[in-house]
Amino acid sequence: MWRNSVGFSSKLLTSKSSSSNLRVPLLYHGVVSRSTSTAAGSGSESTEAAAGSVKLTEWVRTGSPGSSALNLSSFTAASVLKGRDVVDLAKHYGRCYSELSKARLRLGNNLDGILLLYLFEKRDIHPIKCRYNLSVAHVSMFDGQVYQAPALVRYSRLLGRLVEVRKKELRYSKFQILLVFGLLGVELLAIKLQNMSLLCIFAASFFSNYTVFSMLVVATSGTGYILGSGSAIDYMGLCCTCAGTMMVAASASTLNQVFEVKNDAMMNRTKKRPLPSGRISIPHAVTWASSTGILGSALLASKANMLAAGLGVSNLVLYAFIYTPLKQIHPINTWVGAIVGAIPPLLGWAAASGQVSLNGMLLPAALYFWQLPHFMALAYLCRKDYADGGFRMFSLADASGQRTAAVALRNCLYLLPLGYLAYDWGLTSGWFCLESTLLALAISGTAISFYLNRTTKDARRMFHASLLYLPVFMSGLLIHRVTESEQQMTIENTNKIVEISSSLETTEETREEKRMKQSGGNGQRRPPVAYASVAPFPFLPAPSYATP
Ligand SMILES: CC(C)=CCC/C(C)=C/CC/C(C)=C/COP(=O)(O)OP(=O)(O)O
Repeated sequence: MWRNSVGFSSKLLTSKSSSSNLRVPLLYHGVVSRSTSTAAGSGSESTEAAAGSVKLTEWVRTGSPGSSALNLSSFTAASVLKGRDVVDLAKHYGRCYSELSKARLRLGNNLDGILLLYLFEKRDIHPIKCRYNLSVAHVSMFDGQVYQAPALVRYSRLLGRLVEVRKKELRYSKFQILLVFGLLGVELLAIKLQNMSLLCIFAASFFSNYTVFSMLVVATSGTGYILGSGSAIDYMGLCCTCAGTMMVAASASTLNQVFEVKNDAMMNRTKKRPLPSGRISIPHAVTWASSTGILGSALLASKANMLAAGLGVSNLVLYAFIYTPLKQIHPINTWVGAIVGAIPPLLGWAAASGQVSLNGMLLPAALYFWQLPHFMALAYLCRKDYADGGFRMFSLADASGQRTAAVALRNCLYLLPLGYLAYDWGLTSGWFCLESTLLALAISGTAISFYLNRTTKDARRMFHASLLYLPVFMSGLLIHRVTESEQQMTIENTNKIVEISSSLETTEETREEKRMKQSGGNGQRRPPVAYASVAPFPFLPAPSYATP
């Protein structure tokens, strides 16, 4: 039923014969052609209808009845057929409107024009299929060029988010007041508890042992945010996401140290930490963990989105309440810990793009694979320490170190295709493919050497290589990411669309004005569906009604 019911210039006209007081709805292209073909198969009445239809088309095209006089009987027959078509068209138009509304909600504001052009260009598309097709197909425009839908979708999403950000501005100020009062309250509580400033607690508990690590966590989240942003980065959003991630990570790390205070006290590596050394009390640490956890997730929820906040909170739970106890239960803890470390970049991506998508998984995958050689090297180097602390690390059940080294090597090799995937998924240029592969080969080299020798020296070399790998990998991702040209192209195309749409609208307005002049400016101008369509879609050519 929908096929061929909408032509590109599906302008609906209701022509009203002043002499017969007969309202004849007309369709500029699509319905006429369909009516003609329908009429061809239904006898003489239909032939008359078709003839009337052709004359009417001519009338609509030229704006006047033209040289051939109108035959009113064929006009009536045509009107019966076209009446149905117009009803079909109105329904179709209404449904398109509804589908476009949904699509607009999902994709952002400036896609209206693109969706419409696509819809009209295709002519025969069912409105529900339109959204699906847009996401999988190439969108071809008037100028004959073909654009990839994902680029358009990304651009529209960006615009949508900017609009959202503007809408949120009011709520931001309320949040800022809340944040200041919240921090003040926590500060006062901390001072009352042990006459100690919150900043001291923060510095002591978080920065003393986790400086490099926490900075890496924040860096991965920030990189995820930039990658998920396209070319126009919302720097305020970036700062808030990094701050939120840092707070939630601080909370998770503090809880981890609270739960492991006794174990940490037995390990050389950790016994000087603020909690086991007694510089900070457990109530202080819990106050700190609760306040940073709540504030960090509130910051993510209000300034980024609920998805990012949800990922942050879930990760906190995974780290503090699943991974931490698992360390004393089963060697699988290192793999669970690798998931914890992979979430922050995903959080950053989700904060920027509002979703979790396949190309958003690249950095989390790198983080996951990277952590295994990193923590395997650490667990190998600190075997005695971990055993003293009562932790069940993988390396403890592997006296020769061969399986530990094999796990590390395997995961280093998994890093090899990531550069190609980044390039293939359109995240970076080919240079990154080369750089990332060289980096992965370098870390794999240290892992091979550790696998072959299994000495402390080799384990330490692999550990240092892992420390170097991540910042270099992320810098490469940022330096070689490709979005600028795509965005530029899309902006230019959108401008073209705006121009085309406005010129179409102007032409339509001129026609409308002419018709209004002819009709003396009376009568109903638009059907209800047109009212519905015009308001939210600036590019939507509303069906115009002429009442001669
Ligand atoms: C947003 C959010 C919640 C982010 C969390 C990021 C985060 C803290 C990741 C930690 C990953 C990890 C397995 C660390 C090792 O902990 P460990 O307990 O083995 O270290 P330790 O032995 O030094 O205590």
